[in-house]
Order: sequence, then structure tokens, then C-alpha cells
Amino acid sequence: MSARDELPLAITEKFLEYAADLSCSLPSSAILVYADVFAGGEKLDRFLEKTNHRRLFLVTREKGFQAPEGIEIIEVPEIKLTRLGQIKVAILIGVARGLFSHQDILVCLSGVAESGYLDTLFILDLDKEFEIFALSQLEDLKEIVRPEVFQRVLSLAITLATQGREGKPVGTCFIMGDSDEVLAHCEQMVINPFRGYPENERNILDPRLEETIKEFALLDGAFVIRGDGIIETAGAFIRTGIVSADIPSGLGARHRSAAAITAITKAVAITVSESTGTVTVFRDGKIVMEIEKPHPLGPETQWRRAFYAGPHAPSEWPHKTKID
Ligand SMILES: Nc1ncnc2c1ncn2[C@@H]1O[C@H](COP(=O)(O)OP(=O)(O)OP(=O)(O)O)[C@@H](O)[C@H]1O
Repeated sequence: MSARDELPLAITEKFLEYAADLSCSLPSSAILVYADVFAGGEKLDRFLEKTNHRRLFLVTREKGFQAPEGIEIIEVPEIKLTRLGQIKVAILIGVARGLFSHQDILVCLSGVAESGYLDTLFILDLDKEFEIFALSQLEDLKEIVRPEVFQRVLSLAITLATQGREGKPVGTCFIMGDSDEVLAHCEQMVINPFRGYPENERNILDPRLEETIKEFALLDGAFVIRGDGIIETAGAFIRTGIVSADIPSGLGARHRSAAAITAITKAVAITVSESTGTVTVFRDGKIVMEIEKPHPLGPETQWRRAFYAGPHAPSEWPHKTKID
């Protein structure tokens, strides 16, 4: 192997050493490493030996990923997201599972899946990043919604946002937890498609329901889901007219109603915007986090493509250097 081939590995080692040093000098810190960068895992083991940190978490899209002993895994949906998107989802799931709190400072290492090396380091002070990460709103969520239910719904929402349905964008809303209170503020827009089914046939954790949920996401209205994953209804209209909450301005009816229902109940809501593909998490009437849909080519690249289109278009497009 040439010195040039070795360079990314040397950089990765330095990144991990630096992350470990840095996090030791920070109060309440944890390290997040996007593990899918290391295909096969053997290089990962080699690096982890050098990073003996007590709060190191591996983020992966791989189901059943075998973690080295004593290391916690955060499984994110099997969807291509930007580096920041990947980290945001991992943080949301981590907070819902009670692994992090808003007081944590996270040292996050990321890169391109299976590239074999890390290329990005983010330092996120969750308390200061309050506008994006209003995470304290989620800290008691475990008591209302099972973490695996939250994780499952987030994954479905991101899948719907990025893939749509039969080539068309889909918008929907999932409201989880405190479902009796939520239902008291809802009326059906269509007949409840889950009515009459026994509970063991309508739990969102059941992978066989995935296609059904994606299909019912086309209905107007929202899904109402119990904290243990039982789907109470789909196609529910939230009567926001009766709510006098401090709702963020500039939101459409779907997003306003999601914010409103979380302001008057203990529920958490996840919306998928049909118009933008953004996934938004609401709690206590506030936006906790927004995850933007990744674009195959960033807007800047699309502009350049349009600009360069024609006989003199370069064969190597500039997006090769774009960091997403
Ligand atoms: N109060 C409500 N309860 C449940 N669903 C609602 C409610 N109001 C609107 N919706 C749903 O949201 C859909 C989109 O409405 P609207 O475009 O005003 O919302 P939006 O927040 O801009 O959402 P999007 O970004 O998906 O367009 C409606 O067709 C309806 O299915």
C-alpha cells in the first residue's frame, strides 16, 4: 500500500485520538462514531482499541450490527441521509432512549459509508444548539412512548419523506403517546382503517405492517399511536381550533395541528411535509428537530449543472467536492 493510500487511515486514527482527548477535557461529553464508514468492522476494532472512552456510541444503519463488547449501538434508518442528518437522527434516538441529555457535548465523527475512513468531526453542545435541538422536550419521553416505538416511527417518517409512495411525495403526521387525550381532540376524516383489528395485529413495531402504514399515510389526517406502539387510528383530524397554544408562525395546517396537539397533551408528533420532504419532531408545542430531505445533487450543483449544460460541459461535475 502506498503512503497516499495509508493517508486516510492515518487521518482516521488522528481523528479518533483527537476526539478522545477532546472529550476528556469537556464536561459531560460523549463520542458518536458513524460505524458504517468501516465496512466489515475489523478496522473499526483496531481503531476502538485506541479510543478507550467510557461514553462511546456507534451509529449504524446495519440491522443486527455486532458491537464490540461494552459499546452501545444507535441504529438509524437504512436511508441515505446527509452527514448532519445522520447525526441528528442518532441524537434524537439517543435522547429518546435516555442515552444523552441536553447537557451533553457530543463529539461526532462521520464520513462516507464503507469509505474506510472518517472525514468529518462535529462538536455539538446540545444545550447551545437549542434552536435546532430543543432536546430537553424529549427527556421524559421514555415514560410516555417506548423508545423503540419512537425509533420505528422516525424511521418510517424518514423513509416516506425520502422515497414517497409510487414516485409521488407523501405528507403525513404520526402522534405518539397520551393517546386517550389525543383522541379526545380528534375526529375521523375517513373511517378508521384499524378499527376492529385486535391489538396484536396493529402494533407499529410489527414489520409486516410497514406497507399498510405507508399506504394509509396517503389518507388525509394523522395516525394516533399508543406509547406501546398500538395504532389507534389513521386519518384523524386534529381539532386545533380549540387550542390556544403558542404555535410557531409560518406553519401550514398539518404542522400547526401537530404542534398544537403536543402543546395540550404529553404526546410527541412527527410530521412528514409533502411539499418539502422535511421530517419535523414536535413536543410541548415546539419544534424539537427538523431533518431535511437529502437531495441527490445539492441545489448548488443543480445550478452548476444547468449553467454548464451544453457541449462544453465538464466530464467531472463539481459536486465531487461537495460535502453533504
Ligand atoms: N387539523 C388537522 N389534522 C390532521 N390533518 C390535517 C389537519 N389540517 C391539515 N391536515 C392535513 O395536512 C394536509 C396538508 O395541509 P397543509 O398543506 O395546509 O399543511 P402543511 O403544514 O403546509 O403540510 P405540507 O408541508 O405537507 O404541505 C391536509 O391535506 C390534511 O391531510
